[in-house]
Amino acid sequence: MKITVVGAGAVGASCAEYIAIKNFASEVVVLDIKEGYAEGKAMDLMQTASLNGFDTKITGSTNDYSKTANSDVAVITSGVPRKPGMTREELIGINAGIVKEVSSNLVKHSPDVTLIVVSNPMDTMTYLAHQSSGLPKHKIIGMGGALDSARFKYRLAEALECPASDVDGMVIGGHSDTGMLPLTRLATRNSVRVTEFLPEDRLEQVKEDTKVGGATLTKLLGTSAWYAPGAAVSSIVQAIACDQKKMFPCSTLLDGEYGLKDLCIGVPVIIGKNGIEVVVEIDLNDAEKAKLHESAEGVKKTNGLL
Ligand SMILES: NC(=O)C1=CN([C@@H]2O[C@H](COP(=O)(O)OP(=O)(O)OC[C@H]3O[C@@H](n4cnc5c(N)ncnc54)[C@H](O)[C@@H]3O)[C@@H](O)[C@H]2O)C=CC1
Ligand SMILES: O=C([O-])CC(=O)C(=O)O
Repeated sequence: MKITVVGAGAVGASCAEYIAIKNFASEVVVLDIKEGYAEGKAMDLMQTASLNGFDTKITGSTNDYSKTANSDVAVITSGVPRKPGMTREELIGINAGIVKEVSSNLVKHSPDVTLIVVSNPMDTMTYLAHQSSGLPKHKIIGMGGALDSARFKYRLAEALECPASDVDGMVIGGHSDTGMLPLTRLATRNSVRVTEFLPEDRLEQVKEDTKVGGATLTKLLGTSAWYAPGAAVSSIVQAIACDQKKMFPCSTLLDGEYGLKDLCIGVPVIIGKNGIEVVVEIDLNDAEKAKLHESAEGVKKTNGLL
């Protein structure tokens, strides 16, 4: 399995590192536009191979897409991150041009690639990747919900005073400060609904903390997060590489599912060797449906800026 990661910055490097440490890929090519940067990151990561015990070969490339030829999966992390006080949507002006160029270059050299879009505003960038790559819809995956769900579980575990491995939960909707929809009604601790343990106001707090998870870290770090984003991407890549048929909320092009059409937004999907193999339609209550549709309006508004 050959994987390309475009963007050797914070998220790209973290993603390459987790892919290597999980040791399921034969080759990772990291590509960046900055001269020598991807080569440097690749060499630094390769020097951890004997320490971390992986066999994945990591190489770097300065904007030479021939090195990415015949990739099975390509992750797009190229672009600018937000600074404290900004929204993800404000990045569209710079990132749209980058994602458009990168996705068409990738497909030129790897016509059968599956793309994982990370650059923000992610749902709109995923939609743009559809327009610029010509790939079938199951081969374009937007990563946001896997990360948001991990943050949701972190916040639930904090509220429940238990390990995160005890809790399960999912965030659907747009990957934005206002558009995320943490499904508190369905979240569980070892099969018991968390609503049995936590009062409504505490669950509301969990929901709000989850929605601003990215903004909270951006304020603390001065730029956006990379460890959990890198780990979330690597889990999706692994699900494809190992044909795991694992369910994640991912941004995908909808065609009537959840009553939505012609946009990419986060919903549960099954990921396997063919990319998005199934869009799972779960039973939402009326309030959740209304929130999802409100979130979709926000994503459509941002798509209108393309
Ligand atoms: N979807 C999600 O859940 C998440 C999305 N992000 C987004 O990921 C993106 C990357 O974030 P960071 O890695 O922190 O930024 P960063 O600034 O550390 O790295 C971005 C890299 O992209 C490179 N780049 C820019 N234009 C390029 C081009 N045309 N071709 C190849 N490389 C190019 C830059 O040289 C830089 O090394 C941002 O847009 C950020 O908002 C970040 C975290 C989570
Ligand atoms: O917050 C940001 O801008 C980066 C991102 O999407 C996240 O960490 O969720």
